[in-house]
Amino acid sequence: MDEEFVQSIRDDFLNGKPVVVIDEEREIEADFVFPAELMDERITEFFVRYGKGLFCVVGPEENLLKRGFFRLPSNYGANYFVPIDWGTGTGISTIERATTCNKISDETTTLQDFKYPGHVTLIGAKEFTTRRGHSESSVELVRLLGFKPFSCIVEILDETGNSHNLEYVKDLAKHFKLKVITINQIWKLYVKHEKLIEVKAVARLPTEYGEFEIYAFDNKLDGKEHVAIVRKWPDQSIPLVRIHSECFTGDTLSSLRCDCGSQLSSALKRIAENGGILIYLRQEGRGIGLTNKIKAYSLQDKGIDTYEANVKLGFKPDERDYAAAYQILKSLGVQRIVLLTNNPEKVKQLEDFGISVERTERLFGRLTEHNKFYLKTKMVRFNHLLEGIEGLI
Ligand SMILES: Nc1nc2c(ncn2[C@@H]2O[C@H](COP(=O)(O)OP(=O)(O)OP(=O)(O)O)[C@@H](O)[C@H]2O)c(=O)[nH]1
Ligand SMILES: [Mg+2]
Ligand SMILES: [Mg+2]
Ligand SMILES: [Zn+2]
Repeated sequence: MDEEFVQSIRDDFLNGKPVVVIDEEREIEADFVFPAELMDERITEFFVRYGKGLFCVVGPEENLLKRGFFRLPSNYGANYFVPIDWGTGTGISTIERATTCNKISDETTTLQDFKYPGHVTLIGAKEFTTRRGHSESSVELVRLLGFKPFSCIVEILDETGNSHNLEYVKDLAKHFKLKVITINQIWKLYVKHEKLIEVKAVARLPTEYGEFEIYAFDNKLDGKEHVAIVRKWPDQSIPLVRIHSECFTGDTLSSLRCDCGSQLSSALKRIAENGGILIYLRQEGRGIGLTNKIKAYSLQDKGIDTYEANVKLGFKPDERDYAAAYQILKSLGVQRIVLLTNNPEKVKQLEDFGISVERTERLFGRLTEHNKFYLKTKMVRFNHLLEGIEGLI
């Protein structure tokens, strides 16, 4: 997403305008969001009048716990803390609620400086990598924009009180000229700007293809054991990069149902010759895992294609993302690459994170009687650039 748009949200905050944050995946709801440190009487009144949901202030849970704020008992995992008030009034007026939000973002305050239970709902945001709700995304958004990591949020309800009416939300945003951003977009910004993967161990790896180094990582992004296999490339040149998703059946068992195994070996060969990086991502079966891939194979044995098989099992045709690959490239200090792939989606996602893919080189796997229909499906339904494979069409 473009940085100019993101900065314009910062300007809006400074000019007293909230942003609308849409959750398209978990709750299908939208909230107004505003930095707690800038909250005032007027914006609080706007939140209550046009948002109409639950008015909350959110901060990182670790920070709140450290300052003495405590969680309410919960039987479903919600992270509500004791509601609070600042000052000596009743706490409910918009000026009082705004001040309570300002004071929460002042980290010198502790629970004892507030009255409780009060009129402002306090929520602890989890790590964004473990939960992607309005609480976490709003805290990260204001933090990424240079504000203290405390946000005010309220759900937006329509005229009938329905919280899931995103058409209404979009019209409302247009009416008040408010920017709209999705949690997914904030997540991508977060991945782009944070350092979530770091090199943890490096060792020599002689292989049949040649000498490499293998890198293991400390991974706060998704906790998976991705690896990179690196062959030093000439100074000043752009490294050849292969981003390969795990395929246990193809890579390890030499299955002929797909082209993965032969792609892996020709990628290693080309990288051994030219220098470059192979990133091995642990997202088996286009992100659905091995057992589900076998279920998908079973459906494909009955005649449906690999795209429909995923859908039939309740998944997207392709569940993968390349956030980890981006973070690994960043940890290796690589920003410009030549990518070995036939898959335009890989290029698009890496470019969105700011990697410049100078060019791609095709990487054709071996065509067999067993993978012909599979490869045709990839070409037709996933737009893979497989036109050059002899015998496929
Ligand atoms: N769900 C599902 N996954 C499959 C199937 N066949 C292969 N895969 C997975 O598809 C992925 C292929 O990964 P890659 O080779 O890196 O990516 P690609 O989309 O083929 O793109 P390029 O090879 O870069 O052109 C692996 O995770 C395989 O396990 C299948 O029939 N169903
Ligand atoms: Mg909500
Ligand atoms: Mg492939
Ligand atoms: Zn495969």
